[in-house]
Amino acid sequence: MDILDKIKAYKLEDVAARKAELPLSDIEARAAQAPAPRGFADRLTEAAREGYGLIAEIKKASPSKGLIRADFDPPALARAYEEGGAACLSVLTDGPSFQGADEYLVQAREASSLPVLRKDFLYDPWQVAESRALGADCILIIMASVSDAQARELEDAATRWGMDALIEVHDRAELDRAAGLNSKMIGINNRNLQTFETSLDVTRMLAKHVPVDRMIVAESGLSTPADLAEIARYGARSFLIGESLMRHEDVTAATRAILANPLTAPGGA
Ligand SMILES: O=P(O)(O)OC[C@@H](O)[C@@H](O)c1c[nH]c2ccccc12
Repeated sequence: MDILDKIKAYKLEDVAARKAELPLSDIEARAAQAPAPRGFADRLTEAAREGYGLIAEIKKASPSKGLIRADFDPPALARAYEEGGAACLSVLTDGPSFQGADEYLVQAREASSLPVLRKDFLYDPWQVAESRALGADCILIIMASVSDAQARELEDAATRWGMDALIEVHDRAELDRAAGLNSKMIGINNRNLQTFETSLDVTRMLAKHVPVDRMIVAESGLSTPADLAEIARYGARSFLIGESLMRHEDVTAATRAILANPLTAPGGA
């Protein structure tokens, strides 16, 4: 049993417990009262046209790295990322593996004007309604952990709630499955969630197979402006970055630094 299987097992139990407490109709009523969605894909696309589109991640810890940031203040981090030029935020809400919390998403979103991705492991449309109830503007669909039918169901629910979905893939088979969905954003995860092995070669190899009408978001293991410039040559102009920014004391400065001097978009922009 690898880490992704373990996460899935406890997540399904957790969802069952949450559902027992708050049936679908109740969570849907909460979602209906949440602040209106901020257009996540639109904001990212716009930023990527002018430079790079950065999804900056609020991440306290991870199963592969342990504690990443001791001084962890989600609202302050959200403001720092916004000031540094991030287009969107990503907030880990999974507790057991990432020391995240639903509250962190609520706090980060309230502290900034940026659209927010709920970074968690989703299997059930109930969780999509829950994400919206928390204020999320976008959900993550991890192809390595769901069936095609589940992915479709999650995507449909996101669309119904006015949210976007980031479809995460790690190999060619997952990418081909993702191409059968409607979402525009394809996240290429450089980290294998089964082994934690991280290599930018994943983006280098998969980028050319992404359908031209989709936007590539290169995810994980990115830490320098040179990484971004190099990966941009493969057609990715949007990036999801957590750890390397979280490890800097001055998050605003680190965000500005990694976004400086973007490689000019093909065709100019
Ligand atoms: O911290 P990094 O290496 O910059 O990676 C960020 C993000 O890509 C990573 O947190 C991530 C990508 N896909 C995920 C799925 C679940 C949990 C976490 C992730």
